[in-house]
Amino acid sequence: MQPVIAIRHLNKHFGKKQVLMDINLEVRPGEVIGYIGPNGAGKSTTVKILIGLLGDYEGDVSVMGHDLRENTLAVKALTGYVPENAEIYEVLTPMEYLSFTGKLYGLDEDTIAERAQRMLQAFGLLENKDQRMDTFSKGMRQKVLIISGLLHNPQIVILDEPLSGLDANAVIIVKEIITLLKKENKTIFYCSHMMDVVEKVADRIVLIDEGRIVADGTFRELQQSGTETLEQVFARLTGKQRLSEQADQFINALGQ
Ligand SMILES: Nc1ncnc2c1ncn2[C@@H]1O[C@H](COP(=O)(O)OP(=O)(O)OP(=O)(O)O)[C@@H](O)[C@H]1O
Repeated sequence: MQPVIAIRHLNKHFGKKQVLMDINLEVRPGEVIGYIGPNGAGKSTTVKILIGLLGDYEGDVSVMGHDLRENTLAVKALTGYVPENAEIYEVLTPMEYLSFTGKLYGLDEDTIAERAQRMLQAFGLLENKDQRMDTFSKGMRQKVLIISGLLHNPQIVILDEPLSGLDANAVIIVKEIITLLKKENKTIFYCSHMMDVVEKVADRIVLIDEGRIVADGTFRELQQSGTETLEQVFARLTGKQRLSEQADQFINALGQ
């Protein structure tokens, strides 16, 4: 089966600093990949390359057979991206913003209006549809970003910490959305620090640390014992098992 995303020997430098080192990854249709790693590991950099935002990389990336460098626009059309924080146009209302982003993906006005209203309603935001987003809370904005990333019904969904600022109910809705998208054979690339959610939704977990993939397998395959949580797997594989000592060090600094 042809992979939906194929990353081969991907290297990325920022100036002299190498932040991705020989990343090799194939993602199959309908797979939910949990892409996890410590702060600064290289997750967002990988995502920015995948969505065509960072072109200056070494190696090859192809998405549904399209080489990313040669056919960035085709890849963008196939992909939906939900960032953690985005420069949302705050002076716009959700409907204006979604109309703008929907048109960028070639959707017509009627389709945008119909889908946007139904999706806003699902998130409990219908009554705010014509309210300027500079009056929105962080979670309300994040819901608009999620809708914006999915409005064109993309085949591949790339989520970079999409649950940021969402309340407990909205988190449940988004987890369920991910499950339903998977049932529709969409491919999902999911970056998050919320290990409990990754553990539940991901078919396969890829752990990146200091720019290198250090583990790639199902949660069961990564577990050392049946009782180990993904949080514990993460601490073990990133070599950070004495976290309480770091907390002590932090608090002790206040006593100096
Ligand atoms: N525009 C940039 N210029 C220089 N260095 C950068 C730039 N963007 C990212 N980096 C560096 O690349 C490395 C990887 O950053 P990246 O944002 O991909 O990490 P991450 O895994 O997404 O981290 P986090 O979990 O904190 O979001 C870090 O060392 C970061 O400082």
